Amino acid sequence: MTAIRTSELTKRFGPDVVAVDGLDLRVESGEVFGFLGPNGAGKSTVINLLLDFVRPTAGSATVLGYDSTTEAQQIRQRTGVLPEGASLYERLTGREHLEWVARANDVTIDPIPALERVGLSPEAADRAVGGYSKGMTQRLALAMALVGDPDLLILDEPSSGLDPTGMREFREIVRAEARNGRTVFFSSHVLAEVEAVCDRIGILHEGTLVATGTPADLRAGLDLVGTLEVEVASVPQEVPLETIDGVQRATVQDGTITVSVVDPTAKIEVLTELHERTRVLDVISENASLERLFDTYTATGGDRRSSDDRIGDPSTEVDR
Ligand SMILES: Nc1ncnc2c1ncn2[C@@H]1O[C@H](COP(=O)(O)OP(=O)(O)OP(=O)(O)O)[C@@H](O)[C@H]1O
Repeated sequence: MTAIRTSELTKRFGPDVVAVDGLDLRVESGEVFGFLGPNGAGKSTVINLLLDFVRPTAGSATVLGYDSTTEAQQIRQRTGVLPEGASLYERLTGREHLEWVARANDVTIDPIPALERVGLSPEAADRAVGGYSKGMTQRLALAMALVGDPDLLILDEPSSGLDPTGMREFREIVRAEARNGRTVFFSSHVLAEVEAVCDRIGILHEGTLVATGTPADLRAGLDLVGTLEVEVASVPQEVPLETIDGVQRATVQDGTITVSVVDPTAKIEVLTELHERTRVLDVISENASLERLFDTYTATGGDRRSSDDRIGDPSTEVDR
């Protein structure tokens, strides 16, 4: 089943601002979908349209099979939302926040397991939220979004303000929720975070989706898929690395040979060639960063494709 589908979804604010521009988006049930875009790309506006907090200028959206404008009530009942910069009531405890959300949603809740599910201890349940760390506050906000076991979880910039450990733990919780069958729509402008947690990514730029696919699909849209750094005891005189299929370039510096590959299987051949000629001391293998794709698609002004990016037409999706 399709959890979210938008068709030509458009939102204008006044005569000059087109926040969402003919968006066609599809998110399948059970996937963690990363909605990635720079500030102002239109991510929050799309979320607001899905939940009927703003009305489209044109086009339509369905969420969990319900129309976003005529059946918003059903959508909200089945959707948990962690809004950007969620602010909580400093004087209320974690337990009171959850009880309040449960009452508002007309469901019953056992606060302790609900808090433990997001990594908050029973001891934290009865402390005022004003004394929570940023990480604890985000966890509580997530627990609030999960009240009523929603089918769809919408997280708008959920990791803002979290330190790297907090971000990692938060990602683990999100993945655990996805394993329980929940669809997660994860909006962020931080590529690494989306890449680490999402099954598929959609890149939004100026209200339009410019690429969608798995992180691997998006990488495959780049010519360069990875690099291999090989530290050797001595650099062999003649290494025909650039003649290996899939090798783009090989350079040597201070006993380290760096090889750019367009086909990951070429890495093994490179290592075999080197192993036959010298002693290999260390190997670092890295996938090409999606950062480059992101930068290319979201660069503002002028031709977004520089001649050496070679990733094809930005309007072409690399969805497979
Ligand atoms: N209520 C509004 N009135 C006028 N313009 C708006 C309104 N809401 C959003 N915009 C504009 O629409 C565009 C998209 O904004 P939006 O907040 O959806 O982007 P975003 O991708 O969520 O950005 P951020 O990551 O900064 O939250 C921006 O140009 C913004 O200024």
